[in-house]
Amino acid sequence: MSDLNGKIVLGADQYGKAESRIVRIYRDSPRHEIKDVNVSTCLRGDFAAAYTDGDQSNVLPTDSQKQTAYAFAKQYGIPTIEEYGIRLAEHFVDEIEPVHLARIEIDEYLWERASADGAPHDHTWIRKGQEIRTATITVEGAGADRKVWVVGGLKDLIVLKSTGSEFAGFLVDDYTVLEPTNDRMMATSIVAKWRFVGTDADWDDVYSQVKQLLIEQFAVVQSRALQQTLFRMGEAVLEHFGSIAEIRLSAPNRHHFVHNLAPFGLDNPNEVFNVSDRPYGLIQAVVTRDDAPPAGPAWEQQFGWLA
Ligand SMILES: O=c1[nH]c(=O)c2[nH]c(=O)[nH]c2[nH]1
Repeated sequence: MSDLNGKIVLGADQYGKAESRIVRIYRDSPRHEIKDVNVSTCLRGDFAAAYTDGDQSNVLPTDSQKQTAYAFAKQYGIPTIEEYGIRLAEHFVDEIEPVHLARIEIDEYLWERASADGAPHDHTWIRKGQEIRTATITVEGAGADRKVWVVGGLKDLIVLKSTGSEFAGFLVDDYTVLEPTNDRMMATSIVAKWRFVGTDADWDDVYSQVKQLLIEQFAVVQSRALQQTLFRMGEAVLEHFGSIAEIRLSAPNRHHFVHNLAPFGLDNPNEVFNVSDRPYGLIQAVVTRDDAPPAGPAWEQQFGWLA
């Protein structure tokens, strides 16, 4: 190995405040509403001197970024996480001189109204055990050069089907012991992120329809593998929404193995399973249009950057 002796320089840098937990209650009428979010902000721009010289003159404290997130929740509310994220990202780029790019990542925890005495209750909710809604908004540049990317999404959507799934015809090598099957259990926890073409969708409506399309495809496709199911999910979303340029899907295959009940003289035709949560097959795919506009920095990871 030879020694390197080039000049040492600062590479890419970014900074922000991770995971501000904000609950916003709307209490303008007796029937309250709730938004429960986890907001991360991340800024890029003219910050090199902070790293190389310890000069903070361009550095908007991460605490101020957090305070802005709370203040905006009061002033503008959180009508949808996409709208709130766009407003926050545009604020940092427009009002904070050294900022060239702002990225806001938001997780939304969903609540459903509780019922009491046979009626929906005004100010009590039950946390939905299901998926987490996500959004990532990236804003770059000002004025006519302004670019905005909105990625909607969900994670932790856990689904299972007890038949309608196969895995056969696979490549067999010296280490292959898996038996092919034409009838198996399929279960996974879906992560999906979809990139919008523009910035003015009906965010809530798209969200619920995309979720429903994903679930429907999982249910109705006679799956030859999780890979095929993922592609069909992505295809269904892009066929339905011209306003979505691409969708990225990730699904851990939560294997369910038919348990051997032969020692007890019992048949087991796909009725009793041993659920193996580790290890799991991790299947991922990007489904896109061949005319999708450039993704720019839309998919760049925030605090997973160096992971
Ligand atoms: O849907 C599946 N895809 C795979 O690639 C795979 N590999 C495996 O062992 N089981 C499965 N199932």
